[in-house]
Amino acid sequence: TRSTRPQRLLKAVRKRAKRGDPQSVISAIDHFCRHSEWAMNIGDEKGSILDSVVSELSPEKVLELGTYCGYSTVRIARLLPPGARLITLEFNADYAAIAKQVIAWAGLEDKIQLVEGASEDWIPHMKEHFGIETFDFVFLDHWKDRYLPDTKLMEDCGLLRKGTVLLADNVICPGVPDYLEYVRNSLSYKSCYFKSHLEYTKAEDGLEKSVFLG
Ligand SMILES: O=C(CSCCNC(=O)c1cc(-c2ccc(F)cc2)cc(O)c1O)c1ccc(O)c(O)c1
Ligand SMILES: [Mg+2]
Repeated sequence: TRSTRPQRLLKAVRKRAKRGDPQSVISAIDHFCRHSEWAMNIGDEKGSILDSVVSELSPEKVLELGTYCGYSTVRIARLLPPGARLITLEFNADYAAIAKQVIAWAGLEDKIQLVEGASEDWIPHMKEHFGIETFDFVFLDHWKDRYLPDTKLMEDCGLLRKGTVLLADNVICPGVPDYLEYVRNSLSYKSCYFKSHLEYTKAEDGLEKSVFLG
């Protein structure tokens, strides 16, 4: 049967990227998405904004909601200090299987814990399963109608602390209006918008960075 787009993306990584070289994995995926097939990775333009937020923060404990093929997982993990840990949740088993191999090709498996399942099922169990008290950085890139409920769930589970940074992808396209309204109007967040473009296109999109004030 015909291969899937994530499978063709992984093939491109194996063909063009050097094992153990995260930057070459990132470049291989961007090349594939620009010259072969569009895919919903954050991409190089928004990816550079993600890089600057992560580099400035140097977080120890990171949560990513929505792994897809592991592009942003690799982008974040390659910038983490030694001993830092990234937990990434992916609902779709096929995406998770590809992401696991992309992460391995980049040689970053020691920093990353890839968990398969629904975010709302795992968030309440972060403390007992992973020994996590609170997260320093959360990257939201999963189902757009889950950003707000999962943020409220993380608050209720005490997973956010004063200064935790949430960075949300796709706040314009596909858009997350309820989440934006919440973080921009809540007294518990200091929020700002980074205008950019939808990955590999000229359409507007952007990232919303929101600092939890406790
Ligand atoms: O994909 C999922 C849910 S997670 C992916 C969320 N991400 C997006 O949807 C997402 C979408 C776009 C985008 C797509 C089309 C456009 F025309 C414009 C923008 C861009 C992004 O950067 C994104 O992150 C899932 C589907 C089925 C399952 O059966 C399952 O199990 C899981
Ligand atoms: Mg996205």
